[in-house]
Amino acid sequence: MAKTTGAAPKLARALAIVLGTWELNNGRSATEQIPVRLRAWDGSEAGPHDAPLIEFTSRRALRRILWAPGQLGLSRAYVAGEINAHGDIFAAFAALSSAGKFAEPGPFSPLTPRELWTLVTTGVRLGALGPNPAPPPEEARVEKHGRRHSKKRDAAAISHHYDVGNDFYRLVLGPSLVYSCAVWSDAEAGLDAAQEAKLDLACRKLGLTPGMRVLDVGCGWGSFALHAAGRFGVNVVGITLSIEQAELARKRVAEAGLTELVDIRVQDYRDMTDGPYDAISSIGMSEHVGREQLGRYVAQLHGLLRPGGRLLNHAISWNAGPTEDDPDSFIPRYVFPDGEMLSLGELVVALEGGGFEVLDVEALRRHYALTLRAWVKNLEEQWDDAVRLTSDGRARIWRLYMAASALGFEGGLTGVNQVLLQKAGGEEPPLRLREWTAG
Ligand SMILES: C[S@@+](CC[C@H](N)C(=O)[O-])C[C@H]1O[C@@H](n2cnc3c(N)ncnc32)[C@H](O)[C@@H]1O
Repeated sequence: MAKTTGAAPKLARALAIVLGTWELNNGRSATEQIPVRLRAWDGSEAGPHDAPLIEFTSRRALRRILWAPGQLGLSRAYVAGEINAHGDIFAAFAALSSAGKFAEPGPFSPLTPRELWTLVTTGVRLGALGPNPAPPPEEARVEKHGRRHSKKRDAAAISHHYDVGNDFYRLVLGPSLVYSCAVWSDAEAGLDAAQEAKLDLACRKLGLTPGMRVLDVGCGWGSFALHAAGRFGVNVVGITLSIEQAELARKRVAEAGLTELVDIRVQDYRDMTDGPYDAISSIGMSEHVGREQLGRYVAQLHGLLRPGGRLLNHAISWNAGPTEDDPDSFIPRYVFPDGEMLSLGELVVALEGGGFEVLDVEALRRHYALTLRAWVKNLEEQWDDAVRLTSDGRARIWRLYMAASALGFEGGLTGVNQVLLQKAGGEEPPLRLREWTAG
C-alpha cells in the first residue's frame, strides 16, 4: 500500500475511485490503495509521485467507462487515445493488477451507486460528459459473420488480427517473422536467434528427413516452411487463413529459391483433403480452434497423417482453472476475436482421445515472457513508424496486449507447451526421445 499526504485534487481523485485504484472508505473519504498515479484532463493528479502515470486526456474516457463499465469502456478509451500509460507499461500493469478492481481476473464490476455518488460529489458533472462516443474503428465485429467458429466467421476473425499490414508485423516480430514463442538458450540470446532455435527444435522433434511431406497448419508468414524446406530438404504445404500472410510467405519462398519445395495456400484446416503427410506442425494455431471444434481439429489432423507420422502441437495454455470467456473484454474485442485458450490437460485429453500417442511435452512458459518483452521493445522503440504503418489505435492495442500477456506468462496465469504426438500404426518411436536436445 502506498500513501500520499494531503488531499488530492478532486477530479484526479474521482478517476482513481472509478478505476478502483483508490477505494471508498465509509462512503465519504477514500483510502489510497495502489501505487499508480492518475492525471486528469484538468491537469490534477492523485497518487504517489514516483508511481507509473496513467493519464486521462479527455473526459470522453470517463463517458466510455460509465457507458460500458469495466474492461470494455477502459479498452475503448485507451485505444482511442483518451487514456495514456506513460513510462514502463509493465510497471503500470503490475501496479494496477496488485489490488482494487484489477486484482480479480476477468471483467471488473460496474460502478456501484456509492461510487457514482462520489463522482458527483467530487465535482464530475455526469450530464456534461456528452454522449457515448462510437467505439474506435479497430474494434472487432465478427458477430455479423455468423456462428462462432463457422469457417466464414473464423476467416473474419483471423483477418481482423493478421491482415493489418505485413510491415507492421515485421517491425514488431523482427526479420524472423515468427509469431509464436521463441526458445531462448538464455535471456540475452536475442529474438532472432531464439526464433531460429525454436524452428530448428520443431523440425528435429518432428524427425524431418529429406523428401518427407510436411503440413504446417497455421503457417503465418512461412517461417517454419522456409526453415524446414531450406535446412531439412522436406516438401512443405503451409496453410493460413490470412491473405496478407500468404502473399508475403509466397514472396519469401520465391526469394529463397524454394518454390519447388514449398506450397503456401489460403485454406482452412477443415478443408484439407490431400493427405497423407509424414509430419504435421501446428505452431500457435490451435488457440484459434475453439473448444467446440477441438474434436474435429484432432480428427482432421489425425486423418491427414500417415500411420507412425508425428504431430507437433505448440500452443498457449490457460493455467488458472476454468475460463468464462467474456466477449466484451479487451482480448476478444480488440485482439483475438473468438480465440479460446484451453488447459494443457484438456488439449492432451482430446489428442489422446483422437488416437494420438503422446511422445513428449515441453513447457516453455518463461520463454514466451521473454519473446513478448522483445516484441514490446521492438514496438516501443519504433513507435512512430508503427503508427504510420497501421494506426495509433492498433499500435496501442498491440502494446497493451503483448505487455499484459508477458505478465500473464510471468505470473503463471498462462503457459505454452510443445506437445509431440505420434499416430499409431506405424514404426515404433525410438526408446529415448530427447535426441533433439543434442542438435
Ligand atoms: C499466431 S499465428 C502463428 C503463425 C506461425 N505458425 C508462426 O509461428 O509464426 C496463427 C496462424 O494460424 C492460422 N489459422 C488460424 N485458424 C486457422 C484455420 N482455421 N485454418 C488454417 N489456418 C488457421 C492463422 O492464419 C495464422 O497463420
